[in-house]
Amino acid sequence: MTSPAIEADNLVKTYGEVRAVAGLSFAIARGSTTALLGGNGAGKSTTIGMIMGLVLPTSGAVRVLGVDMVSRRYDVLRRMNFESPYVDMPHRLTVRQNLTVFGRLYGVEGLKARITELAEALELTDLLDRASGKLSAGQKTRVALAKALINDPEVMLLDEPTASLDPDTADWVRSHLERYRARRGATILLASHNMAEVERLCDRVIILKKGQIEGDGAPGELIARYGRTNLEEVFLDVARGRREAVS
Ligand SMILES: Nc1ncnc2c1ncn2[C@@H]1O[C@H](COP(=O)(O)OP(=O)(O)OP(=O)(O)O)[C@@H](O)[C@H]1O
Repeated sequence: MTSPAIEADNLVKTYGEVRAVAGLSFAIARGSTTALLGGNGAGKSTTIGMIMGLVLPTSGAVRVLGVDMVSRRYDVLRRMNFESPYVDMPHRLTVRQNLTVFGRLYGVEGLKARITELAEALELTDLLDRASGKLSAGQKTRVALAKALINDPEVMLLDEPTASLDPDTADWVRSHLERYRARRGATILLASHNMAEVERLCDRVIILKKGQIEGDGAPGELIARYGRTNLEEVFLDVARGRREAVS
């Protein structure tokens, strides 16, 4: 039997007095797109950090493609990747140099051709020889996406994948992600504050509050459960402590 793409088993992370993640358990199916929602400080980034093996859990376990991220992460890191607008690339390096560095870190074969192909797909060709630090916020987001795709990952963790993008570019990036997921059979877990994006891209939504799961289901199921018409209203219900509608 194949293991889920991502499994969290009673995952806890405390920072001093703060329980950033307070006992999360979930399994994410391969080939699915799942959103991690929650207000500021709900524990989304900490959870993603633990799934990436960047943040050490206080207790509990997390596995990616069946591999334990605390003890064996180097066995699986090449099969996954991460994107966040909050992680900057070295400013003075050109886009091409940055993608080359990351491609080598991931041991990508045929790297030159891969960069050319990705630049074409993400309309970055004209930016390849520009300094990364001099790009606009939206251009940086597209470069970050190219970096996240450089190793053709089976599991992608995306923190606000369309932050700073204009509506047209954001829409185009979502289509790109959808096509990539379908073609590669990849699994995507994304943190987002954009509810329309989540409704469009995700087949499952996990809502976090104070480091715990407050809601879990398909967007349509959650909307029905809370007696609402869209996910934004569900989000507000959860944030403001209103309960599911009684059926
Ligand atoms: N390195 C750290 N040291 C101390 N506390 C931290 C650290 N990282 C996160 N926290 C705390 O853990 C809690 C969860 O933070 P986290 O960044 O995971 O939330 P988030 O859901 O990603 O929020 P946002 O939507 O604002 O990005 C917060 O109370 C935060 O202050």
